[in-house]
Amino acid sequence: MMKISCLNPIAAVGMQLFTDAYEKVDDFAASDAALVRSASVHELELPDQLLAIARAGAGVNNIPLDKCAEKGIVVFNTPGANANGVKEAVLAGLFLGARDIVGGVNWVQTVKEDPNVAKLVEKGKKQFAGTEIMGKKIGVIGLGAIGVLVANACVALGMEVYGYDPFISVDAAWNLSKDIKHIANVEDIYTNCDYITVHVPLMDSTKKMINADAFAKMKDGVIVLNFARDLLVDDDALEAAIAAGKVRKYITDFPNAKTAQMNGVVAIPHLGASTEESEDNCAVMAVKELRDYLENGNITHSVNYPACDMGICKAAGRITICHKNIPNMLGQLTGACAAEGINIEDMTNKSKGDWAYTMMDIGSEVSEALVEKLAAINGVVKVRKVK
Ligand SMILES: NC(=O)C1=CN([C@@H]2O[C@H](COP(=O)(O)OP(=O)(O)OC[C@H]3O[C@@H](n4cnc5c(N)ncnc54)[C@H](O)[C@@H]3O)[C@@H](O)[C@H]2O)C=CC1
Ligand SMILES: O=C(O)CCC(=O)C(=O)O
Repeated sequence: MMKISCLNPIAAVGMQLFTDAYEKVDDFAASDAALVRSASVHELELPDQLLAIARAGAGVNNIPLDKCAEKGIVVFNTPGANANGVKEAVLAGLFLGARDIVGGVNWVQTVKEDPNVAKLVEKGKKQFAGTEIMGKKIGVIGLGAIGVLVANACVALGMEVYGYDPFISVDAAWNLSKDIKHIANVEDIYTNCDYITVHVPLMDSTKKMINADAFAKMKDGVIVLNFARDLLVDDDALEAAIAAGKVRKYITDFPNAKTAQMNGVVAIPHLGASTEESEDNCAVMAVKELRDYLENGNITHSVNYPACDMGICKAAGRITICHKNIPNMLGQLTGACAAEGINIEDMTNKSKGDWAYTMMDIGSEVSEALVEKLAAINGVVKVRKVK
């Protein structure tokens, strides 16, 4: 029986997809596969028997991807499954930026006991007034699942939308409204836009991408939205930009010890994907990915191993191998089968960066001897008898 652990609560509609062949356990160290949302896996010891981790969500900066790859642990995420939830939160952020709704709501609480509250409201409201978003320019940095939805929604709201993504996928490009201005140099967003919203993954290359240089190029009074990750923004530079009046407001779904205390910051407690719909979508997609991997060896939406799919095995046996993407691996894998007198009926080999994955359907049962021979090949990190 496969043991599944959850490092965060995962929506029931997903967990119910596990059959009786699975057992839910509390102990990550005892699990064959794990589900996670935002909990950090970096500090955890990765158990030897762990086959896969599924992130019910998009961002995988909470998971040590390279360490997992080295142990043959396939890490999945659920692309797009929470994108609409985040888009709607970003739209809320946009409106919270345009007028001081948060300040106004808090102020009403301070005068609510006054019998003249209605009159006080009419007198005091001007301090919370703002601007409309229609006709304003917004720059969307990162046009993936979320960025595309945000950009298109902003077009529908009557905004002038600038989009920047040097690595945009063909699918995302197809889905983008033709009214979005394609920006090749992010500086054109900094210099032109009244609103800037960031939707890129947190990676070494994107850490602190919104820094003092970027702020210096921005228009005075710009509103910056960050519903991606806090570390994309240099907090010290942000503080200086707010103090100088360069940034009118910073709307973030990722408050930290510094930004939570800053004036001019609207801090939302990471609610982007906290909707029933997003939680359900992510859980269902994550569990389906895990089951297909555990039961058939197929990989869909992995972030550290290549996609690889041979459907359901109809041969006598199926064996899968996680290995380094280095020369002569295939020769050695097929050679090991030949040495055992095994006929390979079908096979697929795919690579992604430094790592590769091979699936072999064979004409006889997978023997212990074959597993051992394959596992002994230099560069092989995990061999699994799937059938
Ligand atoms: N607030 C929340 O609850 C949530 C936050 N997120 C965050 O949003 C991020 C984006 O999510 P998705 O759109 O679903 O991911 P995605 O993978 O579909 O899109 C990310 C896009 O960023 C682009 N990109 C990468 N580096 C870039 C750069 N230097 N400049 C411009 N574009 C760049 C990629 O080409 C890709 O198109 C996630 O990585 C996560 O950190 C995601 C879901 C929920
Ligand atoms: O599970 C969550 O609420 C976190 C969502 C998120 O940040 C992501 O999917 O990257």
